Amino acid sequence: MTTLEVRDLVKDFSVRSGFRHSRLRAVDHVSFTLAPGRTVALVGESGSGKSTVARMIARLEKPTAGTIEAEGPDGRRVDDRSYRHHVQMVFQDPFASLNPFHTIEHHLVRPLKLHGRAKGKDELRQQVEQLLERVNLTPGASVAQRRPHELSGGQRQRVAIARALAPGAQVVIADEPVSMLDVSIRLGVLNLLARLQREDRLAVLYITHDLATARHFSDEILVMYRGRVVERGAADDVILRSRHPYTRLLASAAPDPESGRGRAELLAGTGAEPAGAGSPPTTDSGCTFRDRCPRAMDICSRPVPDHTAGDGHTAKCWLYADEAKDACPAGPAARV
Ligand SMILES: Nc1ncnc2c1ncn2[C@@H]1O[C@H](COP(=O)(O)OP(=O)(O)OP(=O)(O)O)[C@@H](O)[C@H]1O
Repeated sequence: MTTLEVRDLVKDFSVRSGFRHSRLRAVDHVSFTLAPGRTVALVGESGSGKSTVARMIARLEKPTAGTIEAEGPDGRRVDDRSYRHHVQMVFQDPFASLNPFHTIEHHLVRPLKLHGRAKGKDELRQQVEQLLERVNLTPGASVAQRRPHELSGGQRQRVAIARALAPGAQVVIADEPVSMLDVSIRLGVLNLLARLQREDRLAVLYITHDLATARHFSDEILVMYRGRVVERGAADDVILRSRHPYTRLLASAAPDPESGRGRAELLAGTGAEPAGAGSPPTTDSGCTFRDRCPRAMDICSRPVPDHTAGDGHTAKCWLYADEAKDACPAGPAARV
């Protein structure tokens, strides 16, 4: 049943400041499985390492350590040659990912030809039209002749999705697929992705800042903070029964639909604000969130144990560990 397995993925970047080089661990031992017909969401703020994970899966970046293995519908390991059509990516910016000089047809014909999905002009044209109609761009024959600038942002993202499907992908990595689109059309594009996933039993990795859509469109959520997965589990468990203080802070920072204000604003100045891009990943073995955590204890500088909160629901946090009892006489969990 496994379609893609990511095991202990690590990515270090070498960064230069002045004459000095240092190592920045952008992704720190991340593991998960993508299965047909299921969506896993990677959530976290800017700089947490989500896109680096996506880029490694799409082979745009080489892992420092760890493995990524794909399995085809026949249960066999997908070889290097087939990997490129097995795994496809939908990028954040639909305009940057399409060439303004070429027609939509050109964008779709290329992957169809490259991966041997159709031969001859008529078959190619027919497949292009079918792909466009599947993503609700109708009439396909007319949309195929347009250029990217003649389409809206939402329509361009639908073309990008059609292009990802063209090679017959089983795995789709959607990296913030709607964050650059107008709020009013975001849901339509996400619903489209969900429908295609059901129809083709795609395995989807959905990368987002947005906890609400992560919960609605995903089966499982992994919360990343500074390169590490700090909490994971079934979508409802992670959002409604969050255990890690960072997940709770993220959830509370999500805008309140009524007031439009996030609780992050209310927390401002308490030292408990969610960390943004200003918090680079670290190789420290303690909890990476402890310098901002409102519930930090001395023990948090030690390697963090996994707390099991329920079936498949885990959080990397000292608050629930027996060893932390001394740090909090009322019992560590009482501090949550
Ligand atoms: N090519 C690179 N060279 C050096 N550092 C990099 C490189 N790419 C990413 N990083 C760093 O790795 C960390 C993780 O970045 P990444 O883009 O994966 O985060 P992200 O969670 O996807 O953020 P965003 O939501 O803003 O895209 C950041 O600190 C980033 O500055």
